[in-house]
Amino acid sequence: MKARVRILDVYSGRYTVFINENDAKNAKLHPDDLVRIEAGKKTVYGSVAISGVVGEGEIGVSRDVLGLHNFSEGEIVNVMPSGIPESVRYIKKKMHGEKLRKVEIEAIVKDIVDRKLRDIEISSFVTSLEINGLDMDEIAALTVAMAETGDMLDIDRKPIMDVHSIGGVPGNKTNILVVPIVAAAGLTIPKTSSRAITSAAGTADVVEVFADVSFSLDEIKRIVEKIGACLVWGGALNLAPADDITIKSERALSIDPTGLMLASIMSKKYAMGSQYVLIDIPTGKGVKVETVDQARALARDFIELGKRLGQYVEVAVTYGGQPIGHTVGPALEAREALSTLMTGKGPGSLIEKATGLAGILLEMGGAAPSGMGKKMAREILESGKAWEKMREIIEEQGGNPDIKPEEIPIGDKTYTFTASTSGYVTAIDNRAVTGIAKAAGAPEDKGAGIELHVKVGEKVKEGDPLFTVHAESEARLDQAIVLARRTEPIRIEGMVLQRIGNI
Ligand SMILES: O=P(O)(O)OC[C@H]1O[C@H](OP(=O)(O)O)[C@H](O)[C@@H]1O
Ligand SMILES: O=c1cc[nH]c(=O)[nH]1
Repeated sequence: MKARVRILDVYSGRYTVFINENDAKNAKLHPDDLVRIEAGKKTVYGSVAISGVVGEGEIGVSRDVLGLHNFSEGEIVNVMPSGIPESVRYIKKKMHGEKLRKVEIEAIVKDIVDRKLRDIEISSFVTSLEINGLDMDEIAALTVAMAETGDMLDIDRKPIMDVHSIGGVPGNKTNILVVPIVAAAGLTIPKTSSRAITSAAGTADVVEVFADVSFSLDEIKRIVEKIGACLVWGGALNLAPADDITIKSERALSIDPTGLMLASIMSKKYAMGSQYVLIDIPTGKGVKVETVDQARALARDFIELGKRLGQYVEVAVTYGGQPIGHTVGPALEAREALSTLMTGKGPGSLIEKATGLAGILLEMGGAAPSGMGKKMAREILESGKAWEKMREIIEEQGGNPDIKPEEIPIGDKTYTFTASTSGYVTAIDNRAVTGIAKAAGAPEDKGAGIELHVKVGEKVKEGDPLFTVHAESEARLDQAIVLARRTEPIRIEGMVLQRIGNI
């Protein structure tokens, strides 16, 4: 049917178009039907909502759909029901545990990017991957399809280094230090990050506290060719566009299927044109990879996938048994990362991990002799060169390079938990810490999160502060307190573990 476009001020995170009830009856359109909208040469897909908000002969276009194509008010378009995409059949093949052919994977990725597949089908696909997985052939096909359905970047500043964590460990602000250290040594590192997937703050969520993270590829090319680095959000770019869409489903289910994680990460590194890639696999209790053996197997997959993409990949298996540093949550982590860069001093775990990863990258990129990378990274951090580079990054990304970390606003609704007995901290439960930070409002509420006053191995006396929850609203704080009481994220044990009575 022909319809006149009306732009509606609706933003729903879904690609909704509004059709008048009578038109819908005549065109046999029903709620949530997929429709093709043809505007000249451009075809866009949307889901139907039936509403009297538009008159007959009109189609209401939401802001989301406007993001796909710049319709103009009053434009005449052709609207027709779109059949069930062929790729749904391939999703069901994966649901039944069958191997997908390259062309089938390409069809799924293309339909995700063209928004022909809706949340329900995408979540089914992600769930099928969680249950049935992908082999290396499928992962390679998925990676290339994800990269090639988006733009690719060609940066004239070689060699191009990159670093990416599979995530999972709370407080993992590490790469916010790694990037300026590596760039301060003269190497190029165009870092893109996703927003939180399973954690309370993805690196993009943290950086957004003190700089813009949404840029076009041309802007990134300009920034990186000028200062050798960036710290941006991959989702804002048309880089592997299927990635941010599938990440939304992963986040809703708080899962990160291995095959999709491999493709998600390597498609972005491939699209950035990164030649030397370091992958961080936090390993331990309560993170995505629990044992070193599993980490080594995953590492081999990353290295193999890199080979198929022409990228040199190394992997660092890192300690993930407890949160990194003392803070979890966007603003709290931003404070800790920036003050560590500014002073060269900070939590041992954060400095150890950041200089360790940066050291490997310096050796991979030929800026440090073999075995000397970590020492060089530490010198770059302690000399203030890393902070100088970070100030350049902040300036180029529209932030205030004279920022004072302690001035970054954090949630002022707080509650501090104290030790109920004396003894030693024997464990900090990663999942509980993430759950409490998210209950407090992170990552959407930038100031929400957790400040840890102790780490594993430290001695505490009864009444000592263990951790403080920060929230931006009393309601959220209460939710977080209830959850903290129930999950007791910090385990204190005296030397007397249990008394078995004479019963
Ligand atoms: O921890 P969760 O949320 O599961 O994983 C997502 C996080 O891991 C990666 O970190 P980095 O950008 O390499 O620092 C992603 O970019 C994202 O920030
Ligand atoms: O960027 C990332 C990080 C972890 N897992 C993913 O799927 N993508």
